[in-house]
Order: sequence, then structure tokens, then C-alpha cells
Amino acid sequence: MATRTSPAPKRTPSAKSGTSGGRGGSAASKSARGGASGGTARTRQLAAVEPRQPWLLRVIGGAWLGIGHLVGGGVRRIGHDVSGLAPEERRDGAALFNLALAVFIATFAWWGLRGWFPDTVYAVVNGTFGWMSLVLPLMLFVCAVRLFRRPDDGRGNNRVGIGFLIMTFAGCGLAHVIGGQPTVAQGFDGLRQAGGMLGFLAASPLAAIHSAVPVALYGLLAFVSLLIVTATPFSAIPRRLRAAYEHLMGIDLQDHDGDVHDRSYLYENAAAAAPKKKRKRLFGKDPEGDGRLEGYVGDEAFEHAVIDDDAAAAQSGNSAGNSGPSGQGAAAVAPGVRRPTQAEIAVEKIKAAQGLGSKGGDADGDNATEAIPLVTPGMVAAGSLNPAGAAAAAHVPSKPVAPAPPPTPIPQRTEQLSLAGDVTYTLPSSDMLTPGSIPKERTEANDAVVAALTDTMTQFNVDASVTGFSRGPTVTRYEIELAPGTKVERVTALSKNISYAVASSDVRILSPIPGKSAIGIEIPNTDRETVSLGDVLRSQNARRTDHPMVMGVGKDVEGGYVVANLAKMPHLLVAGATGAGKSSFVNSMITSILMRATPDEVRMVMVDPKRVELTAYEGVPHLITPIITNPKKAAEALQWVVREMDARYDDLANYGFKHIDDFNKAVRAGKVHPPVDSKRVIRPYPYLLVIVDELADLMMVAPRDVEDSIVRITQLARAAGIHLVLATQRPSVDVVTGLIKANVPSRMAFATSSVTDSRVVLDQPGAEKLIGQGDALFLPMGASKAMRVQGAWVTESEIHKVVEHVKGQLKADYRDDVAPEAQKKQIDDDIGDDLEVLLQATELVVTTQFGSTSMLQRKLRVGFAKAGRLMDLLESRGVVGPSEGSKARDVLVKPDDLAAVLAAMKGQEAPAAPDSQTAALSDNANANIAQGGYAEDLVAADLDNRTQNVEYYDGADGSSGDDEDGSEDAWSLTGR
Ligand SMILES: Nc1ncnc2c1ncn2[C@@H]1O[C@H](COP(=O)(O)OP(=O)(O)OP(=O)(O)O)[C@@H](O)[C@H]1O
Repeated sequence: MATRTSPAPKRTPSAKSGTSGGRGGSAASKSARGGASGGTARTRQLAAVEPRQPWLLRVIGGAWLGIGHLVGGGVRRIGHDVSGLAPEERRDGAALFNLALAVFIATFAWWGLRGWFPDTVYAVVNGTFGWMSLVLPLMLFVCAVRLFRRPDDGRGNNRVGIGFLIMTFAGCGLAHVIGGQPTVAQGFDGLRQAGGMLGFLAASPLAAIHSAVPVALYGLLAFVSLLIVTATPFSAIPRRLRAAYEHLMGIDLQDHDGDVHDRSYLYENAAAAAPKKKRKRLFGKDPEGDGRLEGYVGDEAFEHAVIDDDAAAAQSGNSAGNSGPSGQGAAAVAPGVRRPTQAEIAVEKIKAAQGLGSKGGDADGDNATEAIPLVTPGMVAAGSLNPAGAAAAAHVPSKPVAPAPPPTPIPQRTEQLSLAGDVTYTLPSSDMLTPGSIPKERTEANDAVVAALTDTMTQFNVDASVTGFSRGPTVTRYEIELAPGTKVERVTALSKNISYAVASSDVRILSPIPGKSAIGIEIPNTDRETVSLGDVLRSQNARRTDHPMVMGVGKDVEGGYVVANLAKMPHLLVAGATGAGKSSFVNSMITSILMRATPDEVRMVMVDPKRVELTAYEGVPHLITPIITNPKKAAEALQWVVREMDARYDDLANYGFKHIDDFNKAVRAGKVHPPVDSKRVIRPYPYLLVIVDELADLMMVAPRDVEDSIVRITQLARAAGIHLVLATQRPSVDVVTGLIKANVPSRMAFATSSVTDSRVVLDQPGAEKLIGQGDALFLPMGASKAMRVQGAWVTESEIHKVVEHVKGQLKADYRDDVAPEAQKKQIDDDIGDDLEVLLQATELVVTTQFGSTSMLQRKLRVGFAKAGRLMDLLESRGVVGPSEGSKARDVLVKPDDLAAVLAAMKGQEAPAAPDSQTAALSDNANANIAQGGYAEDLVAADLDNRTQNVEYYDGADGSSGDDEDGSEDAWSLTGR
């Protein structure tokens, strides 16, 4: 694998306000503007944690920003209103500076202000730019207005800035020629009356050729700069001129001929140029007249959960690998082209390895190690690259491993939380997670295995050689290359002999290694290394993005850090036998989220039927409900998640977005408004991560409900920002059903006890060969081959430190409707899944006082057997008397007692007063029955009530959204 470089980390703006929001914004802009190297990235990140400035400077800075925001607010309101700009995107300080400079230069350049200070500045400005100093205030003013109104348009602002610079340069050059080409010897006064010092430097060398040369050149440059500033491509000049003419002459484009299509000769893209029709919006007005964003989630092709150099590089790497020196496949060698010899291949490998050595040394140790070559140039020259030669090479003295440089800390991020009522929240410092041991590149154990492999191939007369290996934390992958004409099967058939030779039963053969024309033999290290979560989260791969759902997965076989985005998985199945490392993985995942995401960004639901695995996280503010240990409540919580998802979908549909990220972006940009008469405060939705630590326990209590909820969530929740992580130690088909499997695309398989289990998890064998304790096969969505990783390890004390920090920032604010406490008593076993229909039957029978099975059949639309069973249940609970043949049964409960009977059936305490909702339902029932309606109508009526609650909840409590209730309302609609 090639040495990885690290592009600048991208930072998506998020909604923060107030002072820290401003700081976040500046940090964001720093990182967004950063260069391409890892070093630059680090410098930038360190710059974000500058020491606190003296108070006087802070007061002046604060006052400056205050005035900037004031002026900026005014400028944004003029004309085309852009007041919806998110606070962290504003650049009012810089804009105010431009404006102040414009006014200052104008005072002496235009209005002739005099005094020693203006005179001095004037001498400098005028002496430098000559006549162009008259135009400078205008340019600065335009820049200021752009910065006030369009600070988020970085590219546009850069374009205008560069355009003005070119214009100034060209203008000075022209002014110099027009002003009579004064020389420095004639004094500065002459230069001031022409193009200043800049004009002299720009034009005098060219004027020496001929005075027409600078005029032509700078005239052209001035014209080009004008096109740059106005973003006018050459091809668009005629239509721009025409449009300007029509505008000046007062010709109304709209009325020109009444049809925009007829004007298409004016515009390359008639639709784009057509006066924008204001889209009729259902929900409030959009300040820009359209709800469009600059980019949507749906714009991205080739999504990858794993964050590394990038998939494109991997793809080109693959093809390079096939056609490169090691490419031995017939397809890679064109007819007539000589196939490279083993010796040439080896030379290339050595060169590549040497190149890697010089490029290596990434301070964060992100680089996966290239396979260590086992040949020396001397051997190649001698033309001996047979197994014996490789064996000799295996005894090349071990490469000394340089101590890893200390990890660069990640600056702590401070956010202004909005969901939690404007709380300032600081993410845990990255040094709370300790560094792991220094990875070894090569040990004596590796050399011994190389010798054993070489011997085995010699003994069985296989013409192949061990050309290198890459050592990971748990296993080392030895690379075997075949001589031309040797069949791959000859090596794979030796798998048992290889196991025997290296004395390990866990040998895994990869044929080929993805992206390489070589066979890989993975053999466990006798000296394993632990992968610390801290190291993974401090790696360049983790720093490439600040997406809050990014987690540290571990290290791959080549020693590269594996970091993945849970939002892109978008749902994950974690499986493996007891002790294989599932819970440790789940701990690493949760700790990653706590380290990187605020409760505003990610909320979690944790289901821990084993009761002990996740208790450490109780009380963290990212939780929306206490950790659920009761499997029945867990099933209810999943149903709540479905409701939450539906509510989010309602919002997406109403406001015309396909993904919650786009919706959130639009909310932050002020493009989403509640209905005019609503008091709802719309805030971005956090991601919702639902973690189930043992799926089997849930599937035992309510298989159908759990499966239904999981399938519904997994099918739809991705766009709603809801993601599931399901862990199980029983990956059998009754737990991980076909439906669940089909909808959970990413898999993490730890060691399984059988090949059948491996097939259930991964659809392929392999997991049964893993060696446990965090050794895993990771198959993210879309990947064709599973990647072997050693899971990241986080110690219990680290978890406690992180949790303490997080809890110290903010208290958990639980919702009580996720897993209601009310249900003290369990529903009786004989009722089972029939509770809903039994309640309806009870209502029917009691309100009509008519105990007839055929009525139940008809009204509830159930079969005879079910109606009979319902009647038996009613009898056993004393609602009706015993059967009297074909006659209807006696009804023993009076309508007044209906509420108490229903509550008893639901396993609740009987209500003290008549339950208004039940009473309403009973009224409905009566009305329906009187009208010959069906019981389904009752359900429909009830659903309508709930829907109405959803629609009107925002104003229901009269809260403006500033108070605690309002802030909670903001991110969840359901259950109101
Ligand atoms: N990534 C890892 N690195 C190092 N050691 C690990 C790792 N993961 C797990 N282990 C070791 O394996 C032991 C068992 O791991 P863990 O409790 O996560 O297994 P499990 O699959 O959740 O088992 P169970 O289903 O019984 O809870 C841990 O106590 C630890 O010693």
C-alpha cells in the first residue's frame, strides 16, 4: 500500500451561536483553508488552541466583532435579505476592517482630509498605487459588502479578491504610461501623478520596448480582471452586455415576449437565467426565494464507510497493482509484451520499499507498512530468486524500529449547545486515551515463519517464493509470488502443511491479496500487540473528517489505522462467540462517539440485556433514555425509534429534503421555517444511534415485533439520521433472520464458533479462523472482501475518565416516552400478542353489553377460531359469563368499569378517575356501533388523534422554544 497523504480535513458547519460559536467558526475556516499535508493539518489544528490573550485585547476584539455584527446585520438586510446566515459562518470582523479601510482611504483620497497621520498614509498609498488610490476605496467597499453578505461563498470571495488585485496591478501599469512614464529620478510627485511605484515597476520595463506594449498588455489584463470580478466567461459577454443594455433601457425581461423559452437565445440555460419563480412553500417563507442548498447529501457518488486516502486512490492503486511490476495475470500483459521476470519484480519491490522508507515517518503512524521485501539487490543480480534464495534473505538482520514520535494531541473543541439550552460543551481531550505500545515491523518470530514457509514450498516442489510480509498487530500477512506457470492451487492445497509447519491452526490463505498479484498467508503473531483506541482516534485517518459519527475500528493487517463512519454503514451487525471481543468493540464505538460528538450532534439509545456491559455510560447526556436492560422495554424502544423516524420523515417530506443532513444544513442556513401560526422552533436533528448489545435476548421475547421494527428502521432510517448497531453472540438464523440480514449491510465478525456462524454473519467462511480477543473481519457496506482488523481497545479506566468528563459538562435529559416506566406489571402470558385486539373486543362487548362471538368475528374482522379464543380470554377475566350454547353470553362488566378492566389487561394500575381517553374511545365505539361502523374505525380515530398531536404539539404547551420544554421539542416530534 502506498504511503498515505492527508488532505485537509473538511469541516461541516454546525449550528452554534454565541462567542464559542464564533471561535468554532474561525477554527472551521482555518481548517477549511488548510493545505494538503499532514504537517499543515497539524499546524492548523494546534493554532486553534492559542493561549488566552490579555484581557484588553479581548475587550477590543469583542467590541470590534460587536460593531461588525451590528453593521453586518444592517448590510445583510438591505435589498435582497440574507439575514438567515448561521453565526459561525459570518466574517463580520474582517468585513468591518475592509469597510473601515475603504472609508479611511476615501477620506484623504476623495475628500482631501489633512493632518500628519492622513498625510503619511496618503503618501504611502498614493506613492504606491498612484491614480489607482482613487479606486481603492471602491474595491475595498465591494469586498466588505461581499464579506458581510456572502461570507460562506469562499470561492466567490477569493475570485473577487484576486480579480481586484489583477485590476490594481494592470491599472497602475496603464496609469504609469498615461501619466507620462515618470521615472524615480524625477521624484515621487511624478510617480504619484501616474501609476505610483507599482505602476513604474510594472510598466517601465515593457515601455522600454515600446510604449504600446504595456498599454496593450495591461489593457487586456484590466479587461480580464473585470471578467474575473464579475464572473463572466468570454462566451457570456454578448448576453451579459445585452442583459445590461435591456436593464439600463428599462426593457422588462419578463414581459419581453411573455415566455422565457423564447428568450433562450439570450441565455445558454434559459431555465437558469429565467427570473426565479418563487416556489410556493407550504411551510413559511424562504428568505432566498428558494430552499436550495449549495450541495446535497445525494450529490456524493461511491460512498464509503471506511475513511482512508479515498476509494478512487484505492481503485487506481488496484489497477496499477495489476498492470505494474507485480502484475502476473494474463490479462495484465499485452500480447507481444515481455512478462517481467521475478528478478525484475523484486528490484521494483526494493525500489518501492526504499521510496516508502524515505517518505515514511508519518508522525501519527497512519501509514500502513508496505510489505517488507525479503530479497537483496545482490541476490537479484545473481539471478537467484528461488525459494532457497528467499530463505537466505529471511535471515537478513531485523530492521531496527524507530520509536514512534509522541502523538499529536487533538485540540479540544468547545461548542455552544442549542438543544440543551445554550450550554457550552467541551469535548473530552484526546489525551484522556493513552497511547498504545510501539508497533513492531519485524521480529524474529516473523523470520522463523518465513523460513518455515520457504521450507514447505521447497519440500513440495512448488515454484513460489515468500517475497515479503506485512506485520499487523495480531497477524502477519506473508506474501507469496508464484513463478510463471505455477498454479495458485498448488499453494492453497498446502494449507494444512503450512499450518503444521508454522504450528498454528489459524492459518488463513487469501488468494489473491486484494489489489495484488500475490497470495497472502495470514498467520497469528506469537507476540500480539494491543491497538489503543486513543492512537486510532489521533491517527490522520480520523483527523481527515470531523463527522460526529466516526469511530475508531482498529488496525488492519498492514498496520494501517481503520476508521469508519457509522452514518455511512448505515447499520452494523456485530457478531462473534463469547469472549471474541464484541463488547470491547461496542465500548470503543461508544467512547469514539463521546470523544468526538456533542449531545447536539449524536444521541444514543443503548440496550444492554446482559445488564453489565454498558452500565459505565449511565447518565451521559448523549442518552435519550436510561440504558434499557429489560428486553420487553427494548422492543418498545425500537417501536419508539420507528415513530421518531416517521416524524423525521414527515419533516423531510414537508420541507422537500431527502436527507436529514440537508434538512439540518437548511435549518442552520435559516432556510426552514415553521408554519406561520406555529410556535415550533425548528432545530437540527441529531443523529440517533441505537445500540443493541445482545440481539438474541430481544428476539427471544418478541421476535415478530423486534424483527418488524428492525426491518422498518433499517430500510428507511438512513435518510432520517438513525443508525442501528446490533450485536449478538448467537449469529444463528433465528436471531439474525434473513430479513434482518438483508437490511443490515455492514458486518463486523469476531471469532465465531463454526463456519456456519461465519456464513450467517459474513455470507462467507473465515470468521471461524479468527483468533479471538478483538481479531475481526470487517465488511463495510459495498465492500466485496472483508478486511481483517484488530479491534481498538479502550480500558475501563479510560472509559470512566471520558464518561466523568462528559457527565460533568451536562446532565442527561431523558425522555420518558421511549421505554415507559408505567408498565409495572407484565402482560399476562396467555394474552401474548393479542392485547390490542382483546382490548377492542372488551370495549365492544362491554359497551354493547352483548357477548356474541359472531359479533366479534364481524366487527373485528377475525376468524371464528380467534373470536372464540378472545371470548375465552374475556371469560377468564370475568368480562363475560360461561358459554350457553348458541345464545350470547352474559356480560358481567358494566360500561362504568370498562377503564379499570382495560387497565388490568394492559398490566397497568387501575385509573383513579374514569380515563378520559378510554371514555372518548368508548363514546366513539358507541357511535360507531350505532352507525354500524367497524372497530377498525376506532383505531383510525385514535390514530387521527395522535396525528393531530404530532401536528399541533409545537404550540400545545405554549412554549416559545426558549425554555427547556421548547428545546426538547425541537428535535423530536413523536409522542406529543
Ligand atoms: N480489541 C481488543 N484488544 C485486546 N484485547 C481484547 C480486545 N477485545 C477483546 N479483548 C479481550 O477479550 C476479552 C473478551 O472480550 P469481550 O468481553 O469484548 O468479548 P465478548 O465477545 O463481548 O464476550 P461476551 O459475549 O461474553 O460478552 C476482553 O476482556 C479482553 O481481554
